[in-house]
Amino acid sequence: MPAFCDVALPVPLDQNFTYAIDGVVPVVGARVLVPFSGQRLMGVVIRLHDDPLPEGVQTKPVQQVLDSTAILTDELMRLAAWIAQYYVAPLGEVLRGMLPLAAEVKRNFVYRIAEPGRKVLYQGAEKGSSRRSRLSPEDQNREYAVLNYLEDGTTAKASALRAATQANKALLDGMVKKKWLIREAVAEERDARRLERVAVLAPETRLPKLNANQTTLLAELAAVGGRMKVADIRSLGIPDSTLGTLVKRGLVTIEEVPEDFFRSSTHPVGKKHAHEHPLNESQLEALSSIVISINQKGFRPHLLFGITGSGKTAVYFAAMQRVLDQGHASLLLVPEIGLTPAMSGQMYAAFGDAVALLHSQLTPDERAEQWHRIRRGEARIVVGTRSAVFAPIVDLGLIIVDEEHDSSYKQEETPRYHGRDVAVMRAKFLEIPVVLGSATPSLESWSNAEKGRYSLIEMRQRVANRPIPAVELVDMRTEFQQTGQENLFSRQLLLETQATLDRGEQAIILLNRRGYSFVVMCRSCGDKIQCENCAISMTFHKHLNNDTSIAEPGERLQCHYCGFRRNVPKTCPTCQSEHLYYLGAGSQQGEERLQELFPNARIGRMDRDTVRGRMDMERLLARLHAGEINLLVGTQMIAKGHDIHGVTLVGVVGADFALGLPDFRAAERTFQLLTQVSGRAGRGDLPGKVLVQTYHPDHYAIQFAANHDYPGFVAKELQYRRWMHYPPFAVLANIIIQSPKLEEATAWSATLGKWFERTRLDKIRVLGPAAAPISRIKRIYRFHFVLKAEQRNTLSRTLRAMLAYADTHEIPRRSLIVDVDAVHLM
Ligand SMILES: Nc1ncnc2c1ncn2[C@@H]1O[C@H](COP(=O)(O)OP(=O)(O)OP(=O)(O)O)[C@@H](O)[C@H]1O
Ligand SMILES: [Zn+2]
Repeated sequence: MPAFCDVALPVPLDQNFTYAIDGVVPVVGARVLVPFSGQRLMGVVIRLHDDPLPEGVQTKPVQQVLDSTAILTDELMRLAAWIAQYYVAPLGEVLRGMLPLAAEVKRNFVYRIAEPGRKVLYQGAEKGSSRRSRLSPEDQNREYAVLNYLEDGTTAKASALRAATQANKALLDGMVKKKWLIREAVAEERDARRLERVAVLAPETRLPKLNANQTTLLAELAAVGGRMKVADIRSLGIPDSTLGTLVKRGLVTIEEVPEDFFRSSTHPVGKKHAHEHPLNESQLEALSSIVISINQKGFRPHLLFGITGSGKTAVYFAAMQRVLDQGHASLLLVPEIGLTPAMSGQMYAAFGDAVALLHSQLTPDERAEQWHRIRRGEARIVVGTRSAVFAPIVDLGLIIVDEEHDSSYKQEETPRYHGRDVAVMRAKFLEIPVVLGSATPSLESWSNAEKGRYSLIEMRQRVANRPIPAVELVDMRTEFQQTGQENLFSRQLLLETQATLDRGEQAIILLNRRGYSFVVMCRSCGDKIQCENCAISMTFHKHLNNDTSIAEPGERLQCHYCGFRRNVPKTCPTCQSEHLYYLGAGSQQGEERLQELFPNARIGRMDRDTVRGRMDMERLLARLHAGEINLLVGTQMIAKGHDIHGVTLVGVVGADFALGLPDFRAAERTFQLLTQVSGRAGRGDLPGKVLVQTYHPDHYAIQFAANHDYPGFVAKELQYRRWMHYPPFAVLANIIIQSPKLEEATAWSATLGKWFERTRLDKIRVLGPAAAPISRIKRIYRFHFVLKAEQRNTLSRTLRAMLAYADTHEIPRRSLIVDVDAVHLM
């Protein structure tokens, strides 16, 4: 029997921890509960061994082994190790991200009586409840009941105490404060399935004296065969305390049993589904390239570059069907917003019960349930957002990443992996084909295709010979000269919108900022109202009375980074002047203006204020499909994948400002956004038109987007990236140094800056230290370095050396964020 095991724990430290094996020997890959600095943490066993411990080192024993077999397959363990290495992330944190099973080890609190509590109990028993207290006599009695209940030294959960004594959480917390009770954290393992509490009648010997409620409950239980759901007992109108007393007296026991598996079987049925059309020629061609790879087996990455509306979804479905026919499973990754009810509806329609959906709005229990279904091999078609790339799919035969350019594939917390890149790596380990699809591929993927690492599949036509929409630029500088006014909407956009509505068609208008005004500036002192916690202008959100949106917040200033809100001040917080000036129109203002301009239009808004959950999105899309909304205004959310056939006009208002952001991907993002939003026009029987209002009509990103010239854009952009040594011609990492104390953040930045200088790294460029573009978020000061290297291993080595140096100079690991292949440099 090995004496020790090394465990990867979800803590920001780049090492595993050794524990003594005490009793059950865990297998490698099993989850265990171990003590870690006063807490109980769940970790994964990485290695079993008998290595002698270093002098003076003591290990604590493993407290509980949670799995009898490895929870992750070798394949996923290997993937985890790769992620930890590639993204310079602690293995334990990687594993935590891969296992959505926190719900199974619920942290719970139990209460135990403490000495002072015992004293009170005994004294109280002598003197009656005459002691002075601010509590009501009822609450005092409840306190006594709690002390009484715990007198024998056992522990009890809050729920049990409440059932027995009616003491609520606040009362218990008060007792903890008075040191009458001790509160302890315990982790307990649960079944992944949702559990239901059932009251079970104990085999009876002798009935003690009972009150009316107690008699009723026992009679009810006996009448239904001795078992009843606790929830049903409540609905009989019998107080919880009655059950509690019976449990305490041993007449009834409580069991937790898995709830009946439930899944709603009604799925939204919309218009004709993609899989119902016979594939056209270019779809068939694309499919056949993928099918060849499927048949040949082996790792084969494809880049499916198909313009907007070329029918990529139908190709994915057909490929997955092929894999399913061969008895294998497929994984389809979609962007955060891509898992619309329409998409899942199509999935269920095509694949029925073989489908498992994994998205961010599942509860932990639901997520665990899906995870187990997938692991048991019941779900052969797995569709999900970013973290679904870790789904424990049995016999995976194909991975597809839809809208592979989408930035929601990048995780912006540790481990900072990119779902698309992990998908490619997983396919490589499994030796299976992977398809990355997009109308605007990332430059990384495109250059991989150019280098021949990915095979390129093109779909250059829209389905049913629909034309791609004509894009016209509206020069807002000329508009200003001619009208003498700074208008949000150009005359042409207004005319064309009116004409579109008059023809009974639909229009959508992009205003890529949410809220009413995104800057509030004082005309007297020039200050902008900033968030108290972040170096960010606050956004004004107006309260609209006539608003029919789904989730309308009240009037306020809001920080979009930390959520901080404040009332709208009457005067400037800096100089008290009354001349506050609201600049920059967001989607909310766009909606209000359009309502004034087109009083008869049926306007809808799509942004993060009106779309909080999947259901909001579903309702909005349903109203669009039904034509109930004929004018939609919104942020970039409106640009993503929607297939609304009545839309013939797309207006772009202010997509320019992104070009000015200090981020080397600004042009790429602008091009993608313009192309994607343009792609929403003309997807039905009528051709579409796009009007792009801009102050930079000559900028190449805008020019190429207007000409639907993706290859032209990438050629130019790649040239710039090559000159500037940016990805894909260099590998890049962003290092953020953060601290709530400015002095600390600057000192640490200087320390690391000197180290970078001294070590004179070969073939690696270091930019910084500099204040991060957003220099403070949530009261944390932020500085950064950008590292660019020619070789990936030079970069990794440097990052690790830097972390080691930081460690010896007492820069805490959690104050350093290492973001390999950073997507946002803000
Ligand atoms: N062979 C076909 N004939 C006619 N219509 C088709 C065909 N294949 C797909 N469609 C329809 O074409 C529309 C666009 O398809 P899809 O949404 O897959 O486009 P896409 O390539 O993903 O575009 P985007 O990149 O803009 O999301 C859908 O309404 C779909 O039902
Ligand atoms: Zn803030």
